[in-house]
Amino acid sequence: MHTSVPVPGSKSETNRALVLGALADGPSSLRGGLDARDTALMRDALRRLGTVIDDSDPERWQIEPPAEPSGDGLIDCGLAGTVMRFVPPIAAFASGEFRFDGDAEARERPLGPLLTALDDLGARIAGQPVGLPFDITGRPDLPGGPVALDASGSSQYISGLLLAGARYRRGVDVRHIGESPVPSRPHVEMTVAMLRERGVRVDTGEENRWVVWPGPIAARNLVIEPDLSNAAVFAAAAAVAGGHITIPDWPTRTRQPGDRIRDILTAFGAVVELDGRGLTVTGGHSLQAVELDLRDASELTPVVAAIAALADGTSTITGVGHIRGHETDRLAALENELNGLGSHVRQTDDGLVIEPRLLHGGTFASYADHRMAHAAALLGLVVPDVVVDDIDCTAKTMPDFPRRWQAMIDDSQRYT
Ligand SMILES: O=C(O)C1=C[C@@H](OP(=O)(O)O)[C@@H](O)[C@H](O)C1
Ligand SMILES: C=C(OP(=O)(O)O)C(=O)O
Repeated sequence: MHTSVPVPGSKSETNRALVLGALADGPSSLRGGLDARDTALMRDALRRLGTVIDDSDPERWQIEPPAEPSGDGLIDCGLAGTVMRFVPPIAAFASGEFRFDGDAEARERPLGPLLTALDDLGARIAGQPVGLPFDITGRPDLPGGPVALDASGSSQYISGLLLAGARYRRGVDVRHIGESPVPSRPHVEMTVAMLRERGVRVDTGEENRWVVWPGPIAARNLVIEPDLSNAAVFAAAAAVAGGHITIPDWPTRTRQPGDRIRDILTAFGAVVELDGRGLTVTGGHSLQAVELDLRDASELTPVVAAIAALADGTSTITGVGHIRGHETDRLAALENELNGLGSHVRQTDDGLVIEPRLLHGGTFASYADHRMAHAAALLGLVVPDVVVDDIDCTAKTMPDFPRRWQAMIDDSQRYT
């Protein structure tokens, strides 16, 4: 590998910026917003709630919020956790009747604690649904106030409540009461920081409690960072296949948990440098086994598990039991698919144990999960005849992943 691979904008930042733009007190703009399925679904969902979003210029999207969210009809969540967890808290105080649904796989994703919390805050949700599909009749006078929920299944329950909370009559005072910790904490911190940057008061002095004060959300123009979780698979390519890869525009300070890939690749034995050119990863030596708690950066698990399957000792990944509720049950999927290529992987309660084996080719199922497809692509660099059944599922967060991946390989071959 000898090339530079730019990656598009962060899904997490883009969808937060869209939501906050739709709830703001004036027009906002977004530069470098990610144009992918998850963010197209978010734009459509917010349009259904009365927001005008002009994305005709790919460089700069304009967001014109409604005075009060209103609309009706179907909100398609696809397989996007951010849409199914960030938009219902908005529909809850909009005027209109909304049905939320999504892909077959999305109906399996957990949502119960968020819907119960919204119900406790005064929302009108038909029946007692624990997942998609469900119906909400909005209530512009939604009281809000204190609410307790178990957010050990997803940090997105907390983020969703906080993002809309400033627009509830009494704001929102959220407590996590689960026995296990909230996963993906940096994503909650990203939510809090983006609210504060828009003038919203958020108190976080107490462990597992977030208080959002009622008030306006200031409009803001924002430049979105590259998506570091999507960048991880390209950075890992150099660690796995040797040579070096640079990801330009890697931020020197960021709230994205994908930034952890720098330490992770270093632990595997790659050389990782962050400087004016961006992030450069140099590989070529054998990969060392790792012991990693990925609770804070759980979306990296499929790529990290694929690297670990190529390491020279037994690796363990812990802290990620909740990823059974991601796009697919990622622990089961990784166990099945890595073992299908000859690996020796075992699920534990909250992670994976991956023993070294010589891998062989075979079909690697993606289960509609973009990051499973990333894992397969990575293994295919060094294991002959790995076939991923559905590379197109990468469109969830990067529509041109196949082209970028091929370009990375072609560029490297030209160089050698
Ligand atoms: O808020 C966000 O943008 C995200 C939060 C995390 O969700 P979980 O807390 O469900 O892991 C992460 O895995 C997901 O990819 C994006
Ligand atoms: C868990 C993920 O996505 P979502 O936002 O759909 O939860 C992910 O992108 O790895």
